[in-house]
Amino acid sequence: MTPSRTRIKFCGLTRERDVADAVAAGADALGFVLWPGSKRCVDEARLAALAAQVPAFVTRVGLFVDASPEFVQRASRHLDLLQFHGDETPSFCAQFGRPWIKALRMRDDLDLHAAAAAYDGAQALLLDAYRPGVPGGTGETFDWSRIPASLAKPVILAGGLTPDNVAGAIERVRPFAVDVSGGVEAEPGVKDPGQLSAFAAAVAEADRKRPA
Ligand SMILES: O=C(O)c1ccccc1N[C@@H]1O[C@H](COP(=O)(O)O)[C@@H](O)[C@H]1O
Repeated sequence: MTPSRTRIKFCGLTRERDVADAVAAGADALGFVLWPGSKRCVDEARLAALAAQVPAFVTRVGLFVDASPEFVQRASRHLDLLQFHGDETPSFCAQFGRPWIKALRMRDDLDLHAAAAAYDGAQALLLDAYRPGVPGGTGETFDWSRIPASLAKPVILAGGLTPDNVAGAIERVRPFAVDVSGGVEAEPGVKDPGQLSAFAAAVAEADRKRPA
């Protein structure tokens, strides 16, 4: 499937004003980090308040890192899509009967075709940089040439994207969507409205230059 435009997910939202700015900038999806190890983590009450502010047709994504099934189940009341960013197995991800995506960190030995087959229930694979001991949100890029031109699952490209490098990433990878957290922040958990808009404008510009 060749999408007509690259979808945008802004991740790591913690504040009402950032949700409003991200939607105004043109977000297709908003991510809420539900892993206590992150500076961007929101608790369930914050999640409920932020999720309630998201308008129709903008997807509310919950990011989990090896969370308990009970916690995922509870949080999913406020979510449209589950993002598993730890070492969750395919059967763990599928048990909630909800749409889900699997984040894969691009370790040198990762076989993307095998992963796409293993996580065949996922709606997409999110590809992120690998840093030992850190589950994600590193602000680091990885070698995009490792992504095969054709994969059995839509690719969401993440890892160190910014308003300055996202156009090149789209040109190189042609992902279904891009996902950014640190690259549009003033500080961890605080989005910068100018960078949100600049990121969305860079994506739109890259899409305009895409060959038909
Ligand atoms: O943002 C976090 O703190 C985080 C923590 C644990 C797992 C994933 C996390 N973030 C996700 O990582 C990628 C890349 O982030 P960045 O753009 O490089 O900062 C993205 O999906 C974030 O949502």
